[in-house]
Amino acid sequence: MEKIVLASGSPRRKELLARTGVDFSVVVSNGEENTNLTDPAETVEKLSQDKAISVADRLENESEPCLIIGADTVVAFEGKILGKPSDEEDALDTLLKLQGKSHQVYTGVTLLVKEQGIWKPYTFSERTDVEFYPVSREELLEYIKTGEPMDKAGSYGIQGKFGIYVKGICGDYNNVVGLPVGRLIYELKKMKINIRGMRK
Ligand SMILES: Cc1cn([C@H]2C[C@H](O)[C@@H](COP(=O)(O)OP(=O)(O)OP(=O)(O)O)O2)c(=O)[nH]c1=O
Repeated sequence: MEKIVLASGSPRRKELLARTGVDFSVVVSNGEENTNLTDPAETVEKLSQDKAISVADRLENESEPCLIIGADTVVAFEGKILGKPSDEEDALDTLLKLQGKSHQVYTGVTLLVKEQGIWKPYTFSERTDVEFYPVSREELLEYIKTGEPMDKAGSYGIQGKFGIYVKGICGDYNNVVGLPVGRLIYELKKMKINIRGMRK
C-alpha cells in the first residue's frame, strides 16, 4: 500500500482520520449526492461509493493511489432520511422534530482499493442512536443563528453547540461526527491493510 486519499471535503472527517496517525491527502468528490433509495443504511453506503468512485475517476491518470476512502452521513427519524437543511426554516423544522426524541445517525464508508490496476470497493455502514432532551423553539432559533446546522446532516453538530442537548447516545460518537474511525481501522485490519505503512 502506498497512498491513501480521503474523498471528502468534510473538515470533521479530515480531523478524525488524522487522529489515526496516518498520512493522507484530501481530494473532494464533485459528483451529485443523489439516490432513490429509502433505506438509510443502503443510502449512505451507495453515496459513500459514489464519492469514492468519483475521486478514483479524477485520479485515474495520476500516480497510483491505492486506497480511497469515501463517506456519507444521514440522520433517520421515524423512517425518514434527513440530510443537510436547504435553509434555516428547514433546519428549524428538522430540529423541532428531533428535540425530545431519539433518532438514528448512519454513516456509510467505502474503501476503494486498487489491486493490479483494478479498483475494488468494500463498503459498510454504522448506526448510532442519539436522544435529545426537549429543546424550546427559542433555543432552536438561537442555535440556528450560529450557522452551525447548515452543512450538517440532521441540522445539528453533536460536537458543537448542540451537544448540550444530548440526553444519551448508543453507539460510536465519531460515527455521528461523520467517520466511524474505530470500525474503519478494524475493517482495514480484516482486509490485511495496514494504513500506518502508507504515505501521502
Ligand atoms: C449529525 C452530524 C453530522 N455532521 C456532519 C458530518 C458530515 O460532514 C455532514 C453530512 O454531510 P455529508 O454529505 O455526509 O458530507 P459532507 O458534505 O460534509 O462532505 P463530503 O460529501 O465531501 O464527504 O454532517 C456533524 O458534523 N455532526 C453531527 O452531529
